[in-house]
Amino acid sequence: MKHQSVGQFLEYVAQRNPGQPEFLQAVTEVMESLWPFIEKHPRYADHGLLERLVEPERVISFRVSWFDDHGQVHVNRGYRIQHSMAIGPYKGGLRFHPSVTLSVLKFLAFEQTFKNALTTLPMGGGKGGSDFDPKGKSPTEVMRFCQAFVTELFRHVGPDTDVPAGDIGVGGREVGFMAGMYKKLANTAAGVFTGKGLAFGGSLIRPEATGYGTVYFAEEMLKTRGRSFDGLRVSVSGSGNVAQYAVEKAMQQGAKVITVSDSSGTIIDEEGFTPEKLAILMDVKNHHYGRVSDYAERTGVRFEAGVRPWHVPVDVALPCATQNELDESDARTLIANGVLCVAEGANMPSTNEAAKVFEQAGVLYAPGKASNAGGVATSGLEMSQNSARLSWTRDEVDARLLGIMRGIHGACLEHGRRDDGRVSYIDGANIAGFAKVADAMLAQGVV
Ligand SMILES: NC(=O)C1=CN([C@@H]2O[C@H](COP(=O)(O)OP(=O)(O)OC[C@H]3O[C@@H](n4cnc5c(N)ncnc54)[C@H](OP(=O)(O)O)[C@@H]3O)[C@@H](O)[C@H]2O)C=CC1
Ligand SMILES: N=C(CCC(=O)O)C(=O)O
Repeated sequence: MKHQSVGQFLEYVAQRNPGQPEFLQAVTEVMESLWPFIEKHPRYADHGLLERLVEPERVISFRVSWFDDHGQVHVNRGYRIQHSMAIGPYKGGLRFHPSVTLSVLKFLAFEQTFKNALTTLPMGGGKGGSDFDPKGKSPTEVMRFCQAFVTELFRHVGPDTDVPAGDIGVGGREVGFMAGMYKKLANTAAGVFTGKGLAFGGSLIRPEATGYGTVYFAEEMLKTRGRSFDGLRVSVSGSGNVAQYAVEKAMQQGAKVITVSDSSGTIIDEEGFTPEKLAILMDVKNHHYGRVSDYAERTGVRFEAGVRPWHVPVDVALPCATQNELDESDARTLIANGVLCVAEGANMPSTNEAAKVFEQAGVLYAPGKASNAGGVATSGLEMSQNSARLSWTRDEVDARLLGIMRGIHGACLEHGRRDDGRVSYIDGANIAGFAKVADAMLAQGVV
């Protein structure tokens, strides 16, 4: 092997990617987990495979200029990271958030490559977005930004090239604006975005899919200990697309969901969410673009400003907000309070240190590439429906989603079981995802 240790390899990656902490964090988590497997199967280090895997196939950066409602010009930076096409067209979300940087999008695209492989659907890995902040913008300003963004992006994407979707700050509204502009520029009705509206090629269950899938995966984990969600206390972070449907599905499975959050703080409801309360949260967030503090005012539940949910004693924690929202101290607090299971709905919400602490304590811990794959999997099902020019029923899509999540869980058990009988979902997900991508890369030559 070119690099005799994982430390040497990570030093090589750090030297080539200065000032990219999130990307290096994601690569470190994967490569530390994979290294023993690669030492047992050294062909996976042949032909520069590892060096190629940590280098995106293409990084596109572009200027986005747009007018606000007062005639002022704004300039944002847009990106699309086309990480790997080894097993299919680039596939991954678009994130609109002021915290977006090249490093954040490279980490997301790197993770997406393995996540998409785990779904068993033919999708490569990619990610994009902009430092544009949709918060506080009018609908017309969001539309003008989306249109300006696509006037550059359109030349780089297509149904068999690169298929974007939503992520933080990009929901059905934004996907619709971008899909409309793409059609005009490319003069095709091809469904090049997923997460589209049902009236123009969207799939039932896609809005719910990430949150539902995270709960489906956690249910499979709990079953390995003879447990289920029924009667368990659950904390959820975030209050956007993933969080809302994680709450809905956890409630349907009999759980008492105690918290949701946003960047201003956390609501804590010891009585637990009900369908009626969730409808109010969705109205506040999705129709009025409000804060969880607004939800607290409408319902009278407790709001704690400036804190995350992890101090609340629960049996299951579902981080569904953003990267690095759960650190080692949070993990130790959750463990001290008796947490059984942590399933990530967000991308890389736990720091590497927190993830290690969870595993060392014997907590059922699932990394996002495994437990949050339901979103992109259902995007893949949307692509299948578009290609077949068919629309499946809600139950058909939900059943396929459940099957895919159970399949990912099975792959984690197969590849993550250790000599002492414990399962490392980190190792299982990384090995299962990596092996598929690496086998495809080795077969397709040094490109
Ligand atoms: N949408 C999808 O299909 C999928 C999304 N994911 C991941 O799930 C996570 C949530 O995405 P999604 O629900 O789609 O996005 P949304 O924009 O719908 O919601 C994001 C939520 O996270 C909160 N949040 C974002 N940034 C921060 C921050 N820096 N600190 C605290 N809270 C923050 C937001 O609060 P606020 O409004 O205050 O910013 C909001 O409540 C992300 O990690 C995303 O990458 C993973 C798989 C699929
Ligand atoms: N944002 C997503 C969903 C990507 C997709 O549906 O193509 C993710 O998997 O992180």
